[in-house]
Amino acid sequence: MTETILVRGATLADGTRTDILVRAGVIAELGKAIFASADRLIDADGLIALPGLVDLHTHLREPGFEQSETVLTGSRAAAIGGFTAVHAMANTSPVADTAGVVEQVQALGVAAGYVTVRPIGAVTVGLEGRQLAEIGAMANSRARVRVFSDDGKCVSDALLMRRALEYVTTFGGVVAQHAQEPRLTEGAQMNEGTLSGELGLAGWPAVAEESIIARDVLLAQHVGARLHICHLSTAGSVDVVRWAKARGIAVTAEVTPHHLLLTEQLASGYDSRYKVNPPLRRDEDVHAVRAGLADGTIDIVATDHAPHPVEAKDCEWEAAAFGMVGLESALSVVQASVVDTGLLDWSDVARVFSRAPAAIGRLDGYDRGIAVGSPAEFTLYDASASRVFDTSRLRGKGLNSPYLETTLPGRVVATIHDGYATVLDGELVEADAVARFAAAAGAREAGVRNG
Ligand SMILES: NC(=O)N[C@@H](CC(=O)O)C(=O)O
Ligand SMILES: [Zn+2]
Ligand SMILES: [Zn+2]
Repeated sequence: MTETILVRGATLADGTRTDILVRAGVIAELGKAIFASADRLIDADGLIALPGLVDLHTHLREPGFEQSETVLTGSRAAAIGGFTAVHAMANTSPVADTAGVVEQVQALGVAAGYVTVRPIGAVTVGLEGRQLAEIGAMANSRARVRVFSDDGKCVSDALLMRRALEYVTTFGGVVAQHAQEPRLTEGAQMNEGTLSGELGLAGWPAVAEESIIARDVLLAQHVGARLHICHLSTAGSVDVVRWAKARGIAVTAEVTPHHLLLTEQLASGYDSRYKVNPPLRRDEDVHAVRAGLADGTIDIVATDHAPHPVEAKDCEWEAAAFGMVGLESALSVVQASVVDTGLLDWSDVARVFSRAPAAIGRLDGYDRGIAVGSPAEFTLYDASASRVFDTSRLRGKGLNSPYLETTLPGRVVATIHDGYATVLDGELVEADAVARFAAAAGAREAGVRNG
């Protein structure tokens, strides 16, 4: 079971208008008036065709926290957001610190079929920061892990960080650091500044993030390793990364949609939907991360989709869990914060949200974007739409979105993954159909490999 899909009149990121013919999982033809018979015809008049979005930072919560999210529900949230691949963070239970767990997560992703799920391996056993995890075994497993992170926790021990950087360099991997100096952030609740004083919430100083980034770029330089910085959030962090890149240090950095749009002011109402790690920062920081993304200092946007059950958020600020969901709203928030403000164009969005994250994660098939012969991974987006974002837009289990009841631009109309549709007319394709297409695509790919 495979689909031949003919997309009529889409607009590519560079402004070119084209039809797109998808056959046997690849983009078979591009051109003005393609003549072909197809199982499915999609009218893309007025829609932008973007290469499939790739998230380098997603919390899928399975195994262990299935009340928050599962690989299937998180994959559905990803597809409706225009994603075709996600990297699943390791802070599950058990932690993804063995070949067995990463293979399990990958297999669940294949069975769900909505997106490619690439597991991230833990840097240290149990995320405890004491002993390196079996990084080599995860890298050599069927999941072929290339990104390692203790996200949620910082690898704060400099020697362990050095060893991890040395280790991943042997197979082209990368360490993705959650930059949070633990002693400087004990009990921290929100950005440290005048407002945290007024609200009586313990402050989380910018230097807690910046000092770890400064240390780690120097370690990466010393070792000659690749380093990735998770969810960078302050103007000072942008400065440090800019300094490091100017010296040729192999560092990449990500910013989340929420740090591109929201500020610490939102904490004033003590609404825990705005409680996140790292915290929302000042206006100046938002400007700096936008500028950093525009000038290439920050390489990518990553969602840090962090679903939590209602009980974990429906409580006092100080007791609430850190984190917000982001897959379903990410592209709209990027449009609002950096496209509609004139800082990025759609080609830049294709780079920061597809090509660059795929390159950092060593995910094949995304280097040429929407091109003849490339795997059919793309999304059709209506940038002229504008809608109130409410819970009906959410497809994962988490309702902890900071955008509920706000107006956001844009709408994902269709998502094509591995040559079949996962989203059509703005709605998810039914799970059974997607799973059948995924199984057929897997068999076809195995045939290609063996034949
Ligand atoms: N971002 C968050 O606030 N929370 C994340 C952890 C993390 O990304 O550090 C989570 O796992 O819930
Ligand atoms: Zn983190
Ligand atoms: Zn995270």
